Amino acid sequence: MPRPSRGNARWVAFQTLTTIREGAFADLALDRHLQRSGLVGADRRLVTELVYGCVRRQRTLDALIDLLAQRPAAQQPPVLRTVLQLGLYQLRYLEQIPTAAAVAETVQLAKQLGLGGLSGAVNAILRQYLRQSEERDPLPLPSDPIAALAIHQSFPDWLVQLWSDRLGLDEAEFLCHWFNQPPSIDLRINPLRTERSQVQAALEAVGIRSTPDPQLPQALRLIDPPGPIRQLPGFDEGWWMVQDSSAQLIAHLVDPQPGETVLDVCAAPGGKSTHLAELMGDRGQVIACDSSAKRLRKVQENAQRLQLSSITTRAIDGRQIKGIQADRILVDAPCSGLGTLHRHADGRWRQSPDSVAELAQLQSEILDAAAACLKPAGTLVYATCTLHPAENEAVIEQFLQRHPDWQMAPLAADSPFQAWAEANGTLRIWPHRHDRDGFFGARLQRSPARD
Ligand SMILES: C[S@@+](CC[C@H](N)C(=O)[O-])C[C@H]1O[C@@H](n2cnc3c(N)ncnc32)[C@H](O)[C@@H]1O
Repeated sequence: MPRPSRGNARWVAFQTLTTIREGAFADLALDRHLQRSGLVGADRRLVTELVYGCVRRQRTLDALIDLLAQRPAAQQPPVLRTVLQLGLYQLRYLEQIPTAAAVAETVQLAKQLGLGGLSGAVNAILRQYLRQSEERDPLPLPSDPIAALAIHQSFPDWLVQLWSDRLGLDEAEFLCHWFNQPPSIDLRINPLRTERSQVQAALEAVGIRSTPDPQLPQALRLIDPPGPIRQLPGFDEGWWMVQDSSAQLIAHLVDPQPGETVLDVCAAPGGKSTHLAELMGDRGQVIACDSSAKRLRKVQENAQRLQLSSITTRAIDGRQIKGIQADRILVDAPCSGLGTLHRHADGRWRQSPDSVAELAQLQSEILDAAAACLKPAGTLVYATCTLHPAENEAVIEQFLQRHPDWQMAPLAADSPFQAWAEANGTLRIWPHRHDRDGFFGARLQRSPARD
C-alpha cells in the first residue's frame, strides 16, 4: 500500500478541514489548499469529495464517534476528531474506496500527524464500525422524529423542524437528501454572442456532455464534470457564464425592456445584472450597486468578458440608495442561502434562527430604500436564494403593510415564464421538486392611483 505523502489527497483534505474548523469558508479554504497542493484529476476530485462530504455529514459522523469512541466527539482532540471523521466518511459514504484501503490510509494519516499511540485507537474505531455495520446501520437515532432525521441527514434540528412544518417529515427528508448530493453546474448562454446549440457542440468536442433546459432558453446543464471552468470553450469569448437555472428565472421575473433604466441593488458578482443587460439587448442602462466595492469588481469583470457595455457599477449600501429613478428594480437581497446548501457545504452550520432574523431586518430596510427609486409605473422584484419564510413571504407581507399604496404584480399573461410564478406574481422553487437551487421571488408595483 502506498504511504501517504504531504501531497496526498487525504493529507490535503485534513489540512483543508482544519482551516475550515478554524473559521474559513469551506469553498475558499478548498480552493486555496487545492491550488497549493498541485494535485490534479482524480486526486483533486477525492479531496473535494472528502472535504465537502465531511463538512456536510459532520453531525452524522460525530454521532458515530460518540457511539464508537471512549470520549464523545465534542471532547476529542480536534486533530483526532477530524481524522476519525475522514475515516468514517470514507467507510460510510464512499463505496468506490475499498474498506481496507480507507482504514489503512486513515491510520497512516494519524501517524503522519503525530498521533502516535492513538493511531491504534483510530484503527480499532474504524474496524468496530465495519463490524457493527455488517448487521445493521449502527447510527444511534433518538425517538424524536425531528432529531432522528436531523442526525441521519446531518442538519441542525431547527432547519429540519422548519421544513417539516412546511412540507411534512417525509418531504423534508427528500429535501435534506437532495442537499447532501453534489451540485450540478448550469451555464447561461449569452444570446448576444452565440447560440446554445453552438456551445453544446463546442463542449461535446472536448468530451463534456450537456443538456438544454426545456423551460429556460439560455440554460445548459453540464452532465460531465467540467474541470477548471475558465478552460472550457467559449469562456474567454464571453459565450456564457455559470449561473444556476433558478437564478436565471429571476431576470425573467424582472422582464426588462430595451432602452429602460434598471437598478440592481445587490448586484455582485453580477450574475443577474449581466443577464438583465442581455435580455435588454445591451440597450438601456443597468445600474449595478452593491455595498462591497471589492465584489463589484467582479461585476465589471463579468460584464467585460460577456462584452456588455450597458452596465455601470456603484458602491453603496442598499439601505442608503437614493437619487435614481428606475423603470425596473431588482433587490436580490443578501440572505441565509438556505436554498443553496448543496453548494455551500458549511452553510447549514453557519446560519441560525438569530442570523435569519438579522437578515430579515436588513432585507426589509434595503427593500424600503429601493422602493423609493422606482418610477410610478415601474416593477420591482425582490428575490432571495433562501427557503426561510421570515426572509421571503414575511418580508413581502410586512412591506405591503408598511406601504399600502403597493401591491403584488402578476407576470404578463403571455409571459413564457407564467408556469413558474404563482397567480399573484410570487415565485418559489423547491430544490427537490424542481431539481435546481431553491429560490424565492416576488414582483411588486405601486397600486394604480384612484380617482
Ligand atoms: C445574493 S448576493 C447578490 C448576487 C447577485 N445579484 C448576482 O446575481 O450575482 C447579495 C449581495 O448583497 C450584497 N450586500 C450585502 N449587504 C448589502 C447592503 N447592505 N447593501 C447592498 N448590498 C449588500 C453582498 O455584497 C452580495 O454581493
